[in-house]
Parts: sequence; structure tokens; C-alpha cells
Amino acid sequence: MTTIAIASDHAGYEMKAQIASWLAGNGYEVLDLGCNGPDSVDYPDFAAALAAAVNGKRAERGVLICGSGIGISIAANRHPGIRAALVHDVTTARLARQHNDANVVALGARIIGAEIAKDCVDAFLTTDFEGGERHSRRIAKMG
Ligand SMILES: O=C(CO)[C@H](O)[C@H](O)[C@H](O)COP(=O)(O)O
Repeated sequence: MTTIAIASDHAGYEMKAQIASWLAGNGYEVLDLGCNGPDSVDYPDFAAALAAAVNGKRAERGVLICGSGIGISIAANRHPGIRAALVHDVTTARLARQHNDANVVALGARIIGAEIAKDCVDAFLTTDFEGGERHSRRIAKMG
């Protein structure tokens, strides 16, 4: 079974529960790294926990959620080996995989609704990296 790590700050806490439930209902093993309630927390802490899980191969891919998706994606991308893509729709989720081989998707719970978020996660998890010399070369330049 494919394991997906998921983490959020307080702003993404409710959406995290919805996405985790959707993942479990669609055949994924879910590794929930918090936060564990609506009290205010700091998104870099949860981005770091998820980055460690993905880099440590405890999960194949990761889903991060904060209010806008911006802070938590910036924080995740500070960790070598993580390519976190902030997406708002199925097209950006698909391109994050096809062109960027993203291993983490970031969502903004104050920006998009739960149904669009689920569609984004579905596209992110079911789309393959396109491969090819130009995409691979660009990804290699990022380390
Ligand atoms: O990093 C963010 C903004 O780019 C996230 O949306 C955070 O969730 C947000 O900053 C949290 O805001 P709050 O006022 O502390 O709830």
C-alpha cells in the first residue's frame, strides 16, 4: 500500500482531516504528522516533520496544508530532496508531477474548497513524471 504523509498548521487542520479521510478511503496508507487540533502552531515545524518522513522514505509522497499554502510550501522547499508545489487546481497539480516531479503538494485551506483540494491530491498522486531530458536537466539543477 502506498503511504502518503500529511501535515498542516492550524489553518489547514480541518482540511487535513478531510483529505486524510479521502486518502484512506481511496486505498492509501496515511501518515498523519499533525497538527492535532485548531490551536495556533507554526507551519515550518510541520513542513520539517513531513520533509523528514518523505526523505526518510517513511512515505512515498506528502501533502501539506496551511491557510494559503504559501508558508508551508516555502518551508518544505528549504529541505534538500523536497520539491513542494503549491497548487490551486487540477492543472497545476498535474503539471507539478509531469514537469517538476514534485514529491510534495501544498494546498491553501483558506483559498480552495475541500472538493477541489481532493481533486488536486488525486491528480498529484495519479500523474507520472513525464521524464525527458529537458525536465530531468532542470530538476537536476535544483539539487
Ligand atoms: O503561511 C501562511 C500565509 O502565507 C499560512 O496561510 C498560515 O496558515 C497563516 O499565516 C496563519 O495565519 P494565522 O493568522 O496565524 O492564523
